[in-house]
Amino acid sequence: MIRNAEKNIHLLNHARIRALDDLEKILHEKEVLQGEINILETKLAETDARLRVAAQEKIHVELLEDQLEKLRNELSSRNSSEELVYNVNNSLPFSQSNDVNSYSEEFDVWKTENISLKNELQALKTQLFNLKKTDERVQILEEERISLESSLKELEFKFSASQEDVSNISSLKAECKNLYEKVEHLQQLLENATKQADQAILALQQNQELRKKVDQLEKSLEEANVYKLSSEKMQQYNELMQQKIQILDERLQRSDEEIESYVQLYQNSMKEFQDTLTNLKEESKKRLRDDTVNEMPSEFWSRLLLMIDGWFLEKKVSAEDAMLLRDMIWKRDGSIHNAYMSSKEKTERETIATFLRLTSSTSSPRLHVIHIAAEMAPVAKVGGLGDVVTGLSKALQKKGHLVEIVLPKYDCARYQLVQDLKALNVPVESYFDGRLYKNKIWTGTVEGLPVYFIEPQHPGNFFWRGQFYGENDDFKRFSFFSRAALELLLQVGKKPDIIHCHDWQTAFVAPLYWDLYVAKGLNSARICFTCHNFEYQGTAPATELASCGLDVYHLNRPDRMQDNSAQDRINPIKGAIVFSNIVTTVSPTYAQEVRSAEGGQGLHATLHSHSKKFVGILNGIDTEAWNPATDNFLKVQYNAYDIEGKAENKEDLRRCLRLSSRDVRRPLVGCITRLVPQKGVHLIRHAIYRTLELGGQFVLLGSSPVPHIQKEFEDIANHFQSHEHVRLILKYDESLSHLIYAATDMLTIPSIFEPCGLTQMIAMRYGSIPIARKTGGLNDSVFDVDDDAIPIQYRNGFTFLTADEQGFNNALERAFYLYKNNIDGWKQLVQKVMGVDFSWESSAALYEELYAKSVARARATKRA
Ligand SMILES: Nc1ncnc2c1ncn2[C@@H]1O[C@H](COP(=O)(O)OP(=O)(O)O)[C@@H](O)[C@H]1O
Repeated sequence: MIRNAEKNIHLLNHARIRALDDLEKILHEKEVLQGEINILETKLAETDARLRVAAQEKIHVELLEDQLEKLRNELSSRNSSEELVYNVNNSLPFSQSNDVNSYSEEFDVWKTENISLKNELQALKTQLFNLKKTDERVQILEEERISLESSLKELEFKFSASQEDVSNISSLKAECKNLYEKVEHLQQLLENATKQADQAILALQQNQELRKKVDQLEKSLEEANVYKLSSEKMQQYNELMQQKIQILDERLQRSDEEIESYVQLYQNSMKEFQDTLTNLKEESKKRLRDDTVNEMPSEFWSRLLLMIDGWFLEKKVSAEDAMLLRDMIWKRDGSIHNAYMSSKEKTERETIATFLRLTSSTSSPRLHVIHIAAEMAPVAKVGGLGDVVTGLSKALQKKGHLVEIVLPKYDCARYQLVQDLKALNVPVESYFDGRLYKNKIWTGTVEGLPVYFIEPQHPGNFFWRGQFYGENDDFKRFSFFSRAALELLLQVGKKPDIIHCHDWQTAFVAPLYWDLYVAKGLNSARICFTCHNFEYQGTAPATELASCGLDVYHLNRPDRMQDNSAQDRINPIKGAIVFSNIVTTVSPTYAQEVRSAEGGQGLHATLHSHSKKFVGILNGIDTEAWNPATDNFLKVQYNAYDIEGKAENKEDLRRCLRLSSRDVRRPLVGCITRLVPQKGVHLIRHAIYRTLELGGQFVLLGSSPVPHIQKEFEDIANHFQSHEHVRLILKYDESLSHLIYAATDMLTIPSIFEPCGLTQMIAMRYGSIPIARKTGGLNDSVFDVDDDAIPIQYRNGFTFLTADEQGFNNALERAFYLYKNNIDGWKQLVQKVMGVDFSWESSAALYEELYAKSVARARATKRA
């Protein structure tokens, strides 16, 4: 094995190295791809930056355009006042458009403008040249003026010198005046010429600035054009990049997925590798431990035994704990060896505490429980038994126990509710009527529970009858099944701690187990038997017991299986009470009732003599299957905090059943039951009429295995066939039952006796107030709202004691009164009952305790 393991490790190491190589390659490829993406992303960022610069340049160009516009305006205003400036305004087109696309057109215009400006400049230069010439003329004139002035002075001198020459004075004065006028005119000309020259110089300067700006504009425009071109390119490039990035992303994702799958493979193989390694380590550790434990000398174990005996005698440990510890010592249990070794330095008290921890962990072990039953909800359900098998099993499974169920393979079961149903290849042979019969074994899961279905290959076609019970050969059918179930457990090699059988149909399991199967090797179990109803005992002529291999002579005795009221009859229920380790029934009150002669159905004496192992545990309900907040059968889901949906379900059911919907507040009363005398059929019938009289509506869902009761109710159903306030549906209908629980305001359960009853609990879960007789399980779960002896928080319905019409009327009328006169009070009651915990949680814990105690007792007895 070790060599195999080493080989496996070697193989796994190879696989691991290969996986690591692959992983490295993929990681490298991923890195390269990531690098490419980084470069592309940088380029993209650069492109973005350039686009931003282009946008800024665009804004800049717009600013320049504004300035140009202003300059143009200035020039045009100047042009209007001075002839030296050309008509710039007309020759410069102006585009208001900010669109970069119009830059080239504008550029052309600006070029034209520029040329005209150049021409203007040339003209101005010519003018300047002319002005220079004028300057020269002015110079000449100045010189002339100077010479004239000097000649004037000469003349003045001559005038003063020849004052006497009066005759010439007037002509000289006139000449002088003439000369003055000429000089003034020349001065005027000179001033004008100077002004014009200044203006021309200014215009020249402005023109040069303008030129510079135009040059700048041209440059900006060119740049803008370049950017425009490049931005278009960039955009294309960008798109290309995006596509590339997308492709790369996809590739990256694919490679990520690949990596993941490789990693997964790698992890799986690593896990496998680790598991194998851990197992090997554990095994070798255990071997080492076992070796150490086994190597301990017998003196060691004897010393331990004596120590436990001492503790027991000194009353330091209980008899039960002492027995468990002794058992562990005999079995050379490693844990007790370790406990002792670890306590070497401890005080005696500490050592005892360490040892007791071992017994407490063995007193609540995980148990292997196998139910052998005739019903299991929802696949094969007739009544409460089916609900209990599923509900209890689910609750025990939730608590960590291994729970399995063995059922007959009925032709009428709902196999669509079984997951992975398949037949096993190998049949299981079981004994019946002196020979072996093959059984086809089917497996599947129901509500998450593993189930075995047994299909007998017997000519009697035991489970091909179209119904679960009620056949003439029921005794044969179920005694055959009980034996085949045990045979299955034996042949499959099961070692259950508890075999739990239910009702008379599988009560045979208890005597079969002890009388036949323990000897065959199926000997690990304790037998638990639950009687769901003592009314059905399955008695039969004693001889019939032989068919399943039981010894009639040995069992048909008053202290064994003989029926208490007929010596020639065998009573399977009595057999189960006698041969089981644990006997339970389904409520404490019923357990009490059946101990009495009135309620015991002939078995009170038997129960009395086995009272130590007999206990009543109230059933729970499967709160997952029965939950108005998630119930898919309902039109509207609702809960205790939001009960509006209940009214909608009422409305819906009325419509479906063709009942009047006129008065929303008309109370709807329901009854869901098997129509058998136990259920108080005469009170159910009375309830229909009384409800009508009180102004309510009544819905009955039920069927009867008793022909005259079925007939009686068919007549009532026909009578009310098209009545607007009464409807009777005489069949078994699971989905309709959900609708009725949700729609009704009240549910009647007027049972004469009721082992537990589930309908009152389901009704409450759906906010339908129970009107129940105080008997059996009803007495343990329905508490009258007007009963002062009950703490107010527990009051949840209307009850009556005497099983007559008056008793029933009283409860029904009080319910109607509250419903009609105290709407809020009724609503509060509805919400309160919806919150009552009827789950299996606490009841399953009681079963668990019973199982564990029984298993511990068995172990202790074995040791003794
Ligand atoms: N006609 C019917 N259609 C559907 N479900 C029914 C019908 N009659 C009874 N039931 C269901 O069977 C179960 C009855 O359980 P219980 O009250 O313990 O009565 P019993 O086991 O005596 O029949 C409930 O789940 C109830 O809803």
